[in-house]
Amino acid sequence: MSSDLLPLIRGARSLSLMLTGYDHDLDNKLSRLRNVLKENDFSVREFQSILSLVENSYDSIELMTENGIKNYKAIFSSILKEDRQSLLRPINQDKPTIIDLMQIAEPLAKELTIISSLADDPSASDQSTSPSTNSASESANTNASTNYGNGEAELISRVRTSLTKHLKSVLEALYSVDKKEQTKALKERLNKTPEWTELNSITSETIEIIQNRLIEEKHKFEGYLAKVNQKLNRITQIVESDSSTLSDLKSINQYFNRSLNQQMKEARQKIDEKHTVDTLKTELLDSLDNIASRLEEYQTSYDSKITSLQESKVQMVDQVSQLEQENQSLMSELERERKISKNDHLTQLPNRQGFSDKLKQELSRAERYGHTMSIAILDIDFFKKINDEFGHLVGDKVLKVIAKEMTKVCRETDYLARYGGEEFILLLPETSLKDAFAAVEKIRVHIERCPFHFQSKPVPITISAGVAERTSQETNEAWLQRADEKLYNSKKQGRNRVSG
Ligand SMILES: Nc1nc2c(ncn2[C@@H]2O[C@H](COP(=O)(O)OP(=O)(O)OP(=O)(O)O)[C@@H](O)[C@H]2O)c(=O)[nH]1
Repeated sequence: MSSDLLPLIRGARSLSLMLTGYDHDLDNKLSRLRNVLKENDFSVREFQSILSLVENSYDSIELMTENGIKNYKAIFSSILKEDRQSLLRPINQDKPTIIDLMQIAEPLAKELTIISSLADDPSASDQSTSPSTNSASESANTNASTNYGNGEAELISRVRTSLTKHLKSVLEALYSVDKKEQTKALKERLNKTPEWTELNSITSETIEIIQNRLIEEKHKFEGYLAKVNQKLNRITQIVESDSSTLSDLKSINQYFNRSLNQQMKEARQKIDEKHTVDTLKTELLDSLDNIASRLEEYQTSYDSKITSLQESKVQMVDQVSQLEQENQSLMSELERERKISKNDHLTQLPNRQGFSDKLKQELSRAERYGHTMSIAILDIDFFKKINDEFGHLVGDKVLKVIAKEMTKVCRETDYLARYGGEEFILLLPETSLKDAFAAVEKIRVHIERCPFHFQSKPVPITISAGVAERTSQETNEAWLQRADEKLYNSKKQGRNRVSG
């Protein structure tokens, strides 16, 4: 291979450099391509075979790019879950910048194909397009023809012309998008008929700008998706805060659904009509704002409904409170009734039922703390005689007075009840037989000393009593039985006495 091909090799290297940095695999193949170009015994066939590998790699990058776009599409459609095609159409039609930039490299790859076909078949160069309007290309052409053979010189000229032309269009496209001084400077450098080294450097810098631009665009798109996501999250939050299904809210929901559908329809129409990604983004964000506003309206009417429900709730609470009060007074009345039912109406002492309840309480307490307790049954002596002699009304009066007097001398903790007829029962918690005996004896003495009179005549009234301390083995009945037996003893022994 002639050393005259050196500029061609350098050109091919520059082109390979332009494609560097997209993909690791492609970079490896391009590196192999450059190595082949470095070899002294440059083999066109080997060059072609690696070139086709490079092309395959590039094709697969394109496929990956398409897949990347597909992913964005998938994200969109999964976020909005609506009419996939109408959302995807603008991306397909409007060629977002990211695709534009990826496609800019495409013509450069085609140049490599042209180079390879020319190198393989010089006659083909006659059929290839050869724009020679560019002064830089013409100059390079003239320059090359002084050192190389006609075919080769023309090939080099074509490559340089073509490379310059595409670099120019690339830089124009870039400058229209980024308006950066760096891009402008590159454009100016390209207009100054650059040598291969300079052309190579312009190419590398251009590639760098494209790569940065791709990263920038990717970030912008990610930021945009994050914004969409934020708005959708806001919508989700509003919706999630209203999960009630109260029937009164049904109409509000229906209105909201209609309104939301309308907004989504309008959003889709906007997407269909628009032609650039930037306007699409703005319109879509506006639509999401509208949807969020609708949600807020919904929230407001929902809130007012909730407020009125809360007011009703307050009224209901008032009513319930009134009912509770009524219920409370009914309960107190019932309690009073219950107490009455446990009280003896004549003496106002607890009756047998009242005593029974009290006994249960005191028993459980005594068992829990291991206390002893005693019981006494007290009976008015010869009460029948009083009734017979003075009448039942006097007998009743005597019962009342005795109850009152006995209560006076009972301890606070003792529990006196009317057991029936002229019989009383006294429960003495935490009291041994001895102490109970003494307490009952005190009552007996007190009653004996009470000055009962009838028609100004003194009427002596005494009581007899039987006392029993509870033992842990016996039943209540047996215990009471024992106290009753002791009372019987007192009566038998002459009355007005206490037995224990
Ligand atoms: N006034 C009046 N008498 C009652 C009442 N309950 C019972 N009695 C009377 O109390 C009397 C009890 O008489 P008895 O059981 O024979 O006993 P006692 O006459 O007290 O004789 P001892 O108990 O043996 O001393 C009966 O006449 C009953 O009618 C009551 O609530 N009021």
